Amino acid sequence: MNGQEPNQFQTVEQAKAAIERMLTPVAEYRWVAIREALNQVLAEDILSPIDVPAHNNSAMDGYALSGSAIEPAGLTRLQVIGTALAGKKFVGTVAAGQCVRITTGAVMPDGCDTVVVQENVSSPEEGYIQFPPGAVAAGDNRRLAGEDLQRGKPAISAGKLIRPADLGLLASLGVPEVKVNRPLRVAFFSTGDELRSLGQPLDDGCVYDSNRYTLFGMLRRLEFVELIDLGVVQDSPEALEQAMGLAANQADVIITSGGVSVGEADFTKTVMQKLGTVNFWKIAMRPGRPMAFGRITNPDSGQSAVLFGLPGNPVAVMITFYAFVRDALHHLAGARARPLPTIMARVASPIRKKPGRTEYQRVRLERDAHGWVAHLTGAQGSGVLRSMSEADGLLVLRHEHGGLNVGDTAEVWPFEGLI
Ligand SMILES: Nc1nc2c(c(=O)[nH]1)N[C@H]1C(S)=C(S)[C@@H](COP(=O)(O)OP(=O)(O)OC[C@H]3O[C@@H](n4cnc5c(N)ncnc54)[C@H](O)[C@@H]3O)O[C@H]1N2
Ligand code: MOO
Repeated sequence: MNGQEPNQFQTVEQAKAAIERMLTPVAEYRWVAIREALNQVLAEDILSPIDVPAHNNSAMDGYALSGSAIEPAGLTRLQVIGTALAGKKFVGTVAAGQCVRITTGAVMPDGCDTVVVQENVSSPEEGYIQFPPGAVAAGDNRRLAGEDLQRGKPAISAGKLIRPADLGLLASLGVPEVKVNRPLRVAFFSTGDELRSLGQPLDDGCVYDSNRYTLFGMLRRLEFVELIDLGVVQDSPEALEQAMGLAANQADVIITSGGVSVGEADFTKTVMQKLGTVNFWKIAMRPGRPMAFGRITNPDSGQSAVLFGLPGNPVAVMITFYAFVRDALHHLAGARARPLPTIMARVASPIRKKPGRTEYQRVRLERDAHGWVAHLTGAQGSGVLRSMSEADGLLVLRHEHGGLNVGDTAEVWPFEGLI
């Protein structure tokens, strides 16, 4: 697919670019009530059906007046001729020397362009107010019709992942339903004869299947994804072909873990190769070196799905997910790119590394007076989940860089906010 020789390593960036070239976003939509659109991908631009605000209105509680009535050098004294409440307009016109009591959000009365806040006025006699120079300037405390959004102009553009502020904005426009891309269907399963499911006895030489649980957790945080959990698939050509075929029929994306390295005992690679166009990459990264990527087709139905064959080691699964799969799922779901949030942190201990591959270290984060400090969480082997569980994020040691000394800074992907 990318002209790579079997034993040649490619960089993380090259692998990302090769994946991106193979992805076509879903093009099916559904209408949903706006609350159901939360964390879904907006399918088309929302044009504002109204001006927001719809009217000139007051930003404060106080008195509406004409800016021309303000005395620059002495007291301004005005007669209060009525009240304007939010939702109840003042009917009439305000002449020179007059003002109207007004509350926040009320429509500005005709003839008024300024609101003096009530804290800045005094009332020398019933029915009158006065305020000194400097209490207000012409045009103060007034919100203009359409200053937020104008009718017919784009309010939210297609591809946006709908967040709480978007729900509020849609509601403020009076929009009850929106068109969103249909959820992206992701099937996932674990492969390996040594894997046991929860509830089964742990036979000699076996391990519990944990990858399906970390994958479930990471996928669930992407709420535009619909999950299809196909369980643990034993390492036989028949079982694997059946699982891959079923997954290709049901899903847009298949994520497997295990069996993508050079081990002799497993059939995963053979079956992947048989059912599709799949490349087996060696990526210049640690953890996460071997990875398969391509497209699998069910030979009977002709249905196909994008395949990520992640390495079996539990930490490698998580790292390859965040390095490659997360962005690809956004792209396939039709969402605009949402790069991982990153922070810069100083390392608390030296880290050895040679240039020529990207490395990811598990770190706990602390703050001091100068910013974030990253502490390694212990053994960094790619099977060690405890140090991943104890970590607050992943420190990224860039491909071209060497090691770090105490106090050197590097990028960290914090787990909070990895959505
Ligand atoms: N000669 C070589 N050996 C290995 C290489 C290599 O390049 N040459 N790469 C190493 C790296 S790096 C990794 S990562 C692993 C990945 O290999 P596989 O994808 O084939 O994974 P498996 O061999 O099936 O499993 C590796 C390891 O992870 C455990 N595992 C697998 N699935 C699960 C699961 N669902 N839950 C929990 N643990 C799981 C499995 O038991 C193994 O211990 O290959 C290296 N070897
Ligand atoms: O992909 Mo591996 O996790 O570097 O051992």
